[in-house]
Formats: sequence, structure tokens, C-alpha cells
Amino acid sequence: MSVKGLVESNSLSSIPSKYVCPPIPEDSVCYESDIVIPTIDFSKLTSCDPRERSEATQLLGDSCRDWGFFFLINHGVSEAMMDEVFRGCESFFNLTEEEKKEFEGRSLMDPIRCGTSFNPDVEKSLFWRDYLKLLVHPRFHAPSKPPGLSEIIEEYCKKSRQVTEELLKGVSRSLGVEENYIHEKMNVRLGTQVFVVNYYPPCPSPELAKGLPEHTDHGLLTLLIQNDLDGLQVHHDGKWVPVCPPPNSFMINTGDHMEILTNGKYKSVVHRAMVNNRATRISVGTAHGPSLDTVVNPSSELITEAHPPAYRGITYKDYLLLQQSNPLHAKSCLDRIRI
Ligand SMILES: O=C(O)CCC(=O)C(=O)O
Ligand SMILES: [Fe+2]
Repeated sequence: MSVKGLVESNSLSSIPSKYVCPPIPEDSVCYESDIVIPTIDFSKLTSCDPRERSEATQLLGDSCRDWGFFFLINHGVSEAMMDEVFRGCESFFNLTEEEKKEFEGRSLMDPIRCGTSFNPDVEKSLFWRDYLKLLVHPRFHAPSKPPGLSEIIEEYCKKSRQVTEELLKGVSRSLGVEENYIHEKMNVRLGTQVFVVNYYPPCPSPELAKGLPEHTDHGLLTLLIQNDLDGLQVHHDGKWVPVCPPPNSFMINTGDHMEILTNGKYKSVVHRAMVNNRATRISVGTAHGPSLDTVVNPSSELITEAHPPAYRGITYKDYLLLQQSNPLHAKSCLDRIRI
């Protein structure tokens, strides 16, 4: 059953035991709220002024190296469009359970899948999260209901792809290689884009449950937005940092394939989603990766005697299957291909 269905069918005063996540002992001590997450100005990254552009590129590289996470402002995607995406996605989750069944999908690579938790077949405790996951590039897929949703998502995905393509040029420049380096090596033109909606209903015991456990994302970069409710935390310097994004910004994290490609220079950031007892939190992520058949290897430009290849090459598709068929936990998937 979906978490939404559970919340609506009961007047819950506590959560069912299968949603209780075992507490992690070292967890309680290391929250920090006064650390400043880097903010990158997209208009400077793409500016005609070489100095402005080079400063923004440097900051992008530093953020990928030191954080694997940053905010992006002045990116040109309007707040109105983001609001439309949230409204549209909310109306998808408001379809009846019967209507949503049509979009459950049967296998991990089905291009349209909705469900609950991450992978209930392999999880010890369930996460307080329902989701809709779509493969939106190179071929676009979206549910046929509710009317109009598919068009909104398609438009948004196109915009987020444009932003990502510029960011990847910036990342290439920050690595000291030609700006189309990642585009060419990762076949970005035919790249994989996955659109994910995370739907976290209000939870009566938010301290016991998790929306998503600590994990890293597959792919090169993930662009994330949320409906005004915070809940994301990123792991930085051994501490959990609560994320409070500036208005109309993207929250952006580096994924495992950025770490593999850069041979560990830019690390994928470990993050998790907490839940609250006030209102439904919705986050929408677009994960951008290489084409499914690309074998991702550490880039030869970043291999030296001091830094030999640290990961085995594996196709993006096989990596996706590996991640989706196992419990989501920290860097467990990346660890499987570490040399
Ligand atoms: O809901 C969030 O803030 C995080 C979502 C997330 O990490 C994911 O979809 O991979
Ligand atoms: Fe994530």
C-alpha cells in the first residue's frame, strides 16, 4: 500500500513498525546548521565576460570537489513552471489507487513506474515515501493521466536538460579539459534523464521514519526542487547538514558517475530525506547520466601514477540495475565497482 493510502485510511497516531528505521548511534551528534552551502550563479557561469565565467567555473569545480552539492540561482527556469510541475505531480498522486495501479510497472527498467519506499522487495524497513519515476530522455515517457501532466513534465525536463548541459560544460572546464569533453565522452546528446517525484505525506513520528535513507544518486548530476518544505540533508565533513535552499533555486548534487569519470576527484554526495508531521513534502529530481550503453570508466586525463584507476568500467544500464535491485544504502553500489 502507498504511504498516502495508509495516512488517509487511518487516523494514525503512531507509525506501523515496518516503517521504523533503526537509529544510527553516531547520527544524533552531528547536525550542523551554520555551515554555508555554496551557491553558483548560472548567469555568471554562462556569461560572455571571461573573468566572471572563469570565477564561476572555479567555484563550480570547488563545490563539486569539496561538497558534491550546491545551489544554482539565476538559471532561467521560472518559479511559475516549477509550481506547475508540483501541482501536476500532486494531481498524479491524487488519482485513485486503482488508477495509479496502471502505472506501477513490472520490471526495474520499465520507463514509467510508481510505487512506495525504494525497493520494498529487498528492504528491512520501509521508507515514508511514495514515488513516480519516469525515463524521459532520449525517449520521453509519462503517464497518460491526469490530463496535461505529460506536457508539463516534458517542458520542465527539456529546461532542466538545457541547464545540465551548460553545467556539464562548466564541469569539464573546471577539470582543465575542453568544454565538450564530458558531452562527448558520456554521449550526453543521447544521455539518460530520469524524472523522479518523491511524495512524503505527513508522518506522525517523523523522528522514527525516513523519507529516503542515506544514499548517493546514479548519474552525473541531479537537479532537485521542493515544494517549500525542507527535509534534505547532505553529508559533509562527517556531519549532516540540513539543506534550506534559496528561493527559486535548484539543489544540485554530483552523482556516482561523476565520481567514476573524475576518478574520485569529484565525489558523489551522500544525502537523505527526512520527513515531517506538518504537511506533504514533494521533491522533484531529474537525474542526468550518460546513454544507457556507455561504459563509464575513470577518465584517462585524471589517471596518474599517484591516482591509478579507482573504479571498474561498467555500462550505465548495468549500474542502474545494480542500484535498483539492492537496498539503497550510502555508497554501497559504488563500493561494488571500486578497485
Ligand atoms: O527528497 C529529497 O530531498 C531527496 C530526494 C533524493 O535524494 C532522490 O530522489 O534521490
Ligand atoms: Fe538522491
